[in-house]
Amino acid sequence: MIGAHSADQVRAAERPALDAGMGAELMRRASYGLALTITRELRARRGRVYGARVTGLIGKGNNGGDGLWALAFLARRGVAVTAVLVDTTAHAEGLAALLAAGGRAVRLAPDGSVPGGSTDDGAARLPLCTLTEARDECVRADVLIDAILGTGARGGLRGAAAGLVELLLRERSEGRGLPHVVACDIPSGVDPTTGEVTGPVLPVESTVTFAAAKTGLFLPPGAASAGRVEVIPIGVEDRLGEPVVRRMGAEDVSRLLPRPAAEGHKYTRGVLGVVAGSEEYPGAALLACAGALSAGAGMVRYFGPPSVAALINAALPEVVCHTGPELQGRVQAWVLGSGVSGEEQLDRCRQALSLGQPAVVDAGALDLVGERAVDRPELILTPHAGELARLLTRLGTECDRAEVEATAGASLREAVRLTGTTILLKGPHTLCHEPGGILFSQADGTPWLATAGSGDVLAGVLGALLAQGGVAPSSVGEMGDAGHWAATAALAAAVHGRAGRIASGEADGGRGHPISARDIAHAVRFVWDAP
Ligand SMILES: NC(=O)C1=CN([C@@H]2O[C@H](COP(=O)(O)OP(=O)(O)OC[C@H]3O[C@@H](n4cnc5c(N)ncnc54)[C@H](OP(=O)(O)O)[C@@H]3O)[C@@H](O)[C@H]2O)[C@@H](O)CC1
Ligand SMILES: Nc1ncnc2c1ncn2[C@@H]1O[C@H](COP(=O)(O)OP(=O)(O)O)[C@@H](O)[C@H]1O
Ligand SMILES: [K+]
Repeated sequence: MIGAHSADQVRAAERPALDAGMGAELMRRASYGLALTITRELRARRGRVYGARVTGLIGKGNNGGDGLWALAFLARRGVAVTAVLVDTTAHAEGLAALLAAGGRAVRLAPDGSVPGGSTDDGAARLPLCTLTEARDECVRADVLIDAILGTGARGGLRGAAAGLVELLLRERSEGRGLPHVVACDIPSGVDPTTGEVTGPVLPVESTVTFAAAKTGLFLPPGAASAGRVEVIPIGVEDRLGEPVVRRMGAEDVSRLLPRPAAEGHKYTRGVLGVVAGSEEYPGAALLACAGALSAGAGMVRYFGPPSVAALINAALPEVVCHTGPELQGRVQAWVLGSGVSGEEQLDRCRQALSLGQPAVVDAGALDLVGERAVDRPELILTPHAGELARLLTRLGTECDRAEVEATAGASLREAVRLTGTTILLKGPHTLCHEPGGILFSQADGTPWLATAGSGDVLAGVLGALLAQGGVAPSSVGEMGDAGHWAATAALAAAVHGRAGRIASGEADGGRGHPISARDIAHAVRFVWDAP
């Protein structure tokens, strides 16, 4: 389990060490960790470190200081290093260390073209460079370090730094390659706590972050720019407190997946009721049932119109179908709403919701939430960003899809607060949150999962996990205040993502190939014995 902490939590953890005069030592540990990661990268890319070229984009705060010290370490290993200062000042000791180690430093002219601007430290004596000269310096490098803004960032990149990043983004979008980019602590321009992005951000291949992963590295949209996240301990970790965002890793998934007891039978394994599909969208019902069977439900009961039941019976004879208007038979959990349209199916959803059992509330059934005040964390809503925007708007917080995508963490928290339910917000990063709990962020999948019906499979998987009891309470306890429902939702997202990677061939190290929702449903079962 990886935990992420807010910038405030990390600052508070560092405070006693800073007060004790250990600031320089913390920076030495951080920048040495960054330099080591870069030497590993250089060795992997070029076979050796000596003679490589590394450029750092350096801001005026301590983040820039880390970058300068890392460049100084690299210079001593025989790397040709260049610091491009994007501000008029820089971390004085870091700059002195870089120059003493034989590194080169230039300063971006304040307006990107004309020399000028006053400075109050060693940066004043540095040669000035234009935006295009700085860009060329970056492009020439084997590795580029982004050390412009870290946890002290307020808002996005501005001025010449923003201009330079925009130029680099243009290089990339026009197909001219950029070097491997490593972010120091956080990609500059991403809010370290919320993951929100204002202004340009250079997406990086990896982020080397200090003391703890910052929550902004796990929350979209910023998380999409962070690449692989590596945490370097700097000796303040004991004081961090509980993480506010968590991510399950492979070991957690393997440990938390429900497995049948030796003496179990189909009813003890868990029965799932599915109210999904309609004459208009019959396939959604089939995919939800297929996902559920593949995720280990002891039995699946389907409730819906005869034409859909016939389709399910033909493709999945394991499913027990009921076509009457009233629900019947005992179940432990529900999947409600995938592909549902029309009053008859909505009425079945309402009946199921009134039973007080755990339920996945998807697609069409999302419109039923808010009809009455709820305080029901056992209802797990599974909207994508567009559906969450609609739900929020209906509950009085007007917004559109783009706004939800730009403020995913905050929008999710607001929707959980307004509905009193647990919510799984779908997307490249899947966020899960329940009232009073922490937030989970899973990124186990592949863009090949973005295919019609993929969400119906996820609903079935989550329903099956709920029917099997979800994440065991003892395991939830180990996660602090994680919350049973959000943890179960995160587990489902992790299973779905891994199934996508298995189905697309990426889990075997392949480049990946197209998949359909049925392929995902089929692959779900193999997550149980994946390494
Ligand atoms: N503290 C420690 O013990 C350790 C800290 N460590 C490292 O320090 C980093 C935090 O350093 P930090 O606090 O100096 O902030 P940092 O992110 O470098 O930038 C702040 C500077 O930028 C400016 N600025 C702000 N927003 C801006 C914007 N949008 N556009 C342009 N400028 C903007 C702002 O200036 P102002 O706007 O206030 O004039 C301020 O001067 C952290 O991420 C980690 O890498 C590690 O070494 C481990 C030990
Ligand atoms: N770029 C992506 N990378 C990884 N997973 C994705 C990506 N885009 C979508 N997904 C996942 O695919 C699924 C799509 O679900 P949904 O939006 O409901 O589609 P549908 O309604 O067509 O089934 C979700 O689980 C989502 O998290
Ligand atoms: K940075």
